[in-house]
Amino acid sequence: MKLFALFVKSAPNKVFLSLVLGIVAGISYALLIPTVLNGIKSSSGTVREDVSNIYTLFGFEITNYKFAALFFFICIFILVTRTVSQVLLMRVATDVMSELRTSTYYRVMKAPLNGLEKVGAPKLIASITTDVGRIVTGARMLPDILISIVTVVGMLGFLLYLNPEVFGFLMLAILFGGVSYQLLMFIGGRYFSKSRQSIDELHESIKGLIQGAKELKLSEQKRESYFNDILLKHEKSVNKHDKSGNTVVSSAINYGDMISFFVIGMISFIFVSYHEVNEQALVGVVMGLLYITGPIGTILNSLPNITLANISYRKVTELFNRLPDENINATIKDIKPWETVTFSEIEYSYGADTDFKLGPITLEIKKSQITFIIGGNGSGKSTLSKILSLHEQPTSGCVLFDDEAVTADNLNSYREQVCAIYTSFYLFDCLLGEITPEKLETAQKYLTELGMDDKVTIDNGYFSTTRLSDGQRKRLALLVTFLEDRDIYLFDEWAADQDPQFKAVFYRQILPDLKRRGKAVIVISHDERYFDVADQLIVMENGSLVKRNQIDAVHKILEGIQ
Ligand SMILES: Nc1ncnc2c1ncn2[C@@H]1O[C@H](COP(=O)(O)OP(=O)(O)OP(=O)(O)O)[C@@H](O)[C@H]1O
Repeated sequence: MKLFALFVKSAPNKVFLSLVLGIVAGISYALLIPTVLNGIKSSSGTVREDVSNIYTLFGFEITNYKFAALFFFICIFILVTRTVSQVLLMRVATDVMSELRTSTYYRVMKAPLNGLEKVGAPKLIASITTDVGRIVTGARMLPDILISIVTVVGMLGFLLYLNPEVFGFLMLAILFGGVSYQLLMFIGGRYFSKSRQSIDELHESIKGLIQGAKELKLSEQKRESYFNDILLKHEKSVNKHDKSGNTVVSSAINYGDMISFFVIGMISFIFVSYHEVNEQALVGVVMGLLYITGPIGTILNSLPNITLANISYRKVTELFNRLPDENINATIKDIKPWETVTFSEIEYSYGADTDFKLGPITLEIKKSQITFIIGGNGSGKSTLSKILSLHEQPTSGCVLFDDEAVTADNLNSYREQVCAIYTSFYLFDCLLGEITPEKLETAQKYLTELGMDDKVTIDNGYFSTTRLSDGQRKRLALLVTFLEDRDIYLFDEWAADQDPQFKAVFYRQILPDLKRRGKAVIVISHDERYFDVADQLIVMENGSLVKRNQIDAVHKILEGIQ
């Protein structure tokens, strides 16, 4: 029902119309059999002999023309109502699918960075590609199910009219069949749940296969171990649970299909031995029962998709619950000019996942100043820098731009002040935002300054290629930040992939140039040779800031680290 609620929320009028048309189509379906039975009823024994009822149209004789016209009309009516009902809901379904995907994109965009890191890309991609599709496929079945249910109910009404005793027997058979069928479907659903769980693990291992290709290429043993013990293990698990689920569900569907025939057999051969049923009523009952096998089949065939859709719906809901909204004001407001950002008594923890704790730390970042952050692996440099770049909010303490505190209301606006290149940066293949001729001209100038003009061109705002060396890709990322022209620049080991010449250009020209232009520059670096470029040098150890601006002490600490 939750699935259907999605449709109702998206387009209530269309869904209502589709349902009404579906119900009308179902009722009309149920009328077809009584119409035929009445049409072929004859007092003289054979239908053909009833000459008074014959009408000639285009040279063809039509027996019982009134019923024939009614039958023909009902057929056309069903064709139109059913098609319109399905098309309407199918169009809503397509919109719902797109809306669901879009809301997942929004959710991802608004989620805090640590939430995204915790969930991980493979799970998100599995949800966007697998779950959303399954939800909509399941929900799309609803008009057919509805039409079929109405047809079955209508036919049951007809059977009640024909013979109440047969109807009572039929209801008992339906109850028994329904319960046993649901039991099988429940078992099938459990297999599909397990398969869906394995799909997440499979996506995670596919990520390892692609991103770890370099590591796997060099070792047969590693490759075999990864392939057989991890990747194929998950692949086989999906395969096994899907097969088991489909086997149970197929058996259930066939069993469900055959229930009607069992009932027909029992009524025709056993029930008639104990109850008075006249021949005409028995023919009507058998015809009715044969007729409802189609709609029952439709309902049964749709149920596996509904089961999968429900599993996927639960998965998406679970995922959304693990991706809380940052709850910050999305509006970008003008902010007051500022000179100093103060991080006061800030602390940060990643939650229960790790016992690492950052802070409390107090430090100032000023415009026209270069701050170096150094420290050993795992000392907390990147964690601190994510707070300095306003990607993360401290768990306690406060951040002030001069005297204005950063709050949920203005965080998004202050983020517009920052650009950062982390070690795990992403290089978009185009310049995002408005592309003006001036911007393109500036980009071309930077391309030359960064020594990339012989490698890359910018056409219509797109880089001609991003298939470059790591160092070259970082230079393009730098170009993008230059174009953004923000007030705070943060570089996380940016120079690590650069050749010695360009390293010198970065530390001796680019950083001082940014400083001259009034930018607040933060650099995470292990390049001791260039520490003299820093106006402020801070050292991290075990999540705490241990030294500040004491180059000698810093050298001692670095010796300790090395
Ligand atoms: N995404 C994360 N989830 C949970 N804990 C994390 C996460 N990232 C880092 N940590 C924890 O924070 C600690 C500090 O990590 P951080 O990346 O800040 O160190 P670093 O000084 O930048 O190290 P390196 O020089 O190796 O990049 C780690 O030891 C780890 O325990």
